[in-house]
Amino acid sequence: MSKPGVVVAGAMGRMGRMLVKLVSSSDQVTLVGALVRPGSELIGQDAGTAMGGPALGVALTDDAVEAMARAQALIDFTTPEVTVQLATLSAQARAVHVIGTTGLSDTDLLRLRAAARHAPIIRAGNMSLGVNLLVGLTRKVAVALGTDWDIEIVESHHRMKVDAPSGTALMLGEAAAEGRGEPFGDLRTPARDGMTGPRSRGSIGFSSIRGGDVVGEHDVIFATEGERVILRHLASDRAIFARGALRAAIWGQDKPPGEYDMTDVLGL
Ligand SMILES: NC(=O)C1=CN([C@@H]2O[C@H](COP(=O)(O)OP(=O)(O)OC[C@H]3O[C@@H](n4cnc5c(N)ncnc54)[C@H](OP(=O)(O)O)[C@@H]3O)[C@@H](O)[C@H]2O)C=CC1
Ligand SMILES: O=C(O)C1=N[C@H](C(=O)O)C[C@H](O)C1
Repeated sequence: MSKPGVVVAGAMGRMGRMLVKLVSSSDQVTLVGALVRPGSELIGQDAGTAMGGPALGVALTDDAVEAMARAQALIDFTTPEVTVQLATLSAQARAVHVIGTTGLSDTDLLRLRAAARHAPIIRAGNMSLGVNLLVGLTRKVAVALGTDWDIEIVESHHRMKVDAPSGTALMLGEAAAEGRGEPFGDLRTPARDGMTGPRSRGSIGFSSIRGGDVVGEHDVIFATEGERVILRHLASDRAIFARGALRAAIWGQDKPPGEYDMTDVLGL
């Protein structure tokens, strides 16, 4: 059987470059397309040489329809607007859509749900094994510790990140709320600024730090009188996200249409 063809969207972005390298060097899939922003001056250049590496024989393009005609999977770390548009094309092509994009609105998520009626969508705010393990641990600790323990999530990222709290922080917050047996929307506290008053019992707080080239750091802090438990994940290489995304694209090949996440892919 021939190897699944993979298109990488946002191919010259921080994650896209990682993915182009990983997919093109994989012996399990073939890189068949590399999408860039419409009108980009990079269109037509080879995806490899555009990064200063060897030629890969795949030209950068903004023609998503043409690229998806050759694809069995699309790996997409772009923006919410682009991801929603690509979900329609991916569904039409019956290709697995692996989504790493964060900052999606509730309306965006409904559109993805509609697309997932036609092809598998695998989406996670963090594709790394470590964070997906941490999600399970967070749920367990939240079950074990009652509402006397305050939950705060602190995340740090590079200066170019545009959304907050991070997708990972929201995954961790949702897991903590599940552990508490409460809807996440009821426990999530907006970012603090000014005369906020004391924290409300049982709430889940978020703090976001932006600076330099931090790849991604997340702490889940459980704090009570006299002690704290801190669960931590530190990412120092974006390759962990790229490897997870490629694994998802391969895993999704024989799956029926529907919505999946990395716990499905990793069997957690
Ligand atoms: N789930 C996970 O494990 C991870 C998720 N992420 C998320 O992935 C997303 C991307 O992150 P990152 O790579 O750092 O961001 P970048 O801004 O570096 O990359 C996004 C890329 O998408 C390109 N782009 C914009 N519009 C289009 C379009 N219409 N078609 C194709 N490409 C387009 C941009 O091009 P241009 O610059 O020319 O506009 C840019 O190169 C973010 O939401 C981030 O939070 C990141 C890491 C891990
Ligand atoms: O934008 C990033 O860089 C990252 N985004 C994801 C998130 O929002 O959690 C995952 C990772 O932390 C890097």
